[in-house]
Amino acid sequence: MPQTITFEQSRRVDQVALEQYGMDGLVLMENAGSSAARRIAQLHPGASVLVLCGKGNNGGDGYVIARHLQLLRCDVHLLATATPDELSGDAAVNARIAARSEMPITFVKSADDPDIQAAMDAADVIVDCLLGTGVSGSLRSPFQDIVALANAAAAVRIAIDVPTGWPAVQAETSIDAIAFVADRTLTFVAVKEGMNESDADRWTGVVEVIGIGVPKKLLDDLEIPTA
Ligand SMILES: NC(=O)C1=CN([C@@H]2O[C@H](COP(=O)(O)OP(=O)(O)OC[C@H]3O[C@@H](n4cnc5c(N)ncnc54)[C@H](O)[C@@H]3O)[C@@H](O)[C@H]2O)[C@@H](O)CC1
Ligand SMILES: [K+]
Repeated sequence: MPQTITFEQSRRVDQVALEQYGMDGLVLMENAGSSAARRIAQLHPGASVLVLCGKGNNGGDGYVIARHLQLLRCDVHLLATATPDELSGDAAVNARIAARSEMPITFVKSADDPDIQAAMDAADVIVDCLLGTGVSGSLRSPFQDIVALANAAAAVRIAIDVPTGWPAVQAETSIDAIAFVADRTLTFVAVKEGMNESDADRWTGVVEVIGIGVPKKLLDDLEIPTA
């Protein structure tokens, strides 16, 4: 397993790309999401894919992934914890594009909405873009319920950047602690700290790194391990 980076280092990469290199956050999100979608379509050509989207930039990645998966001839459905008007920044831009493209989107009003279970049952692949490096602590409602339903589904599970609810669950002793149990994690820039610990693959599954197109000099200067 290669060297790892902390969540803080990961956020620093984005910050330096934006502030010092003048890159646009939308470009980083597009690079991240389009590359992840290509990998998902390569692994599961023509699959029915359910993309779970949260409120932050990890959710934003999900809207990009969904748009590219449609172009790559997958059958895509979105399950979102917030409407585009409740989002901000790059995530809001991509959520609006998805809505204007008339992609099928189920907005979660309550965790026991039967549409959630139906969407999970119809999926060959569930892609987790609920929470990424912005997570803090154990999952709050409705995330625990959505994650529990996803974990019980027959579909293949793919986490984007980090499995939602991890790494808090790894240190958690409470029996209520829960995290997305992925068959595969497509993580951005570099493997995240903790993913190389012996029991982490219970949640991450196979870990693959996806580049987001930031300059090599930036990665070298921040001492970010590259493959
Ligand atoms: N320009 C960028 O910053 C880029 C970010 N990227 C993506 O952005 C992600 C980070 O995005 P954000 O910083 O917006 O954070 P997240 O998308 O991980 O989540 C932030 C949201 O989660 C909520 N939250 C935090 N802990 C919670 C908990 N325990 N239970 C329920 N809700 C909780 C917060 O209130 C906030 O609304 C990365 O993981 C990556 O996927 C990529 O798009 C690449 C570019
Ligand atoms: K995630």
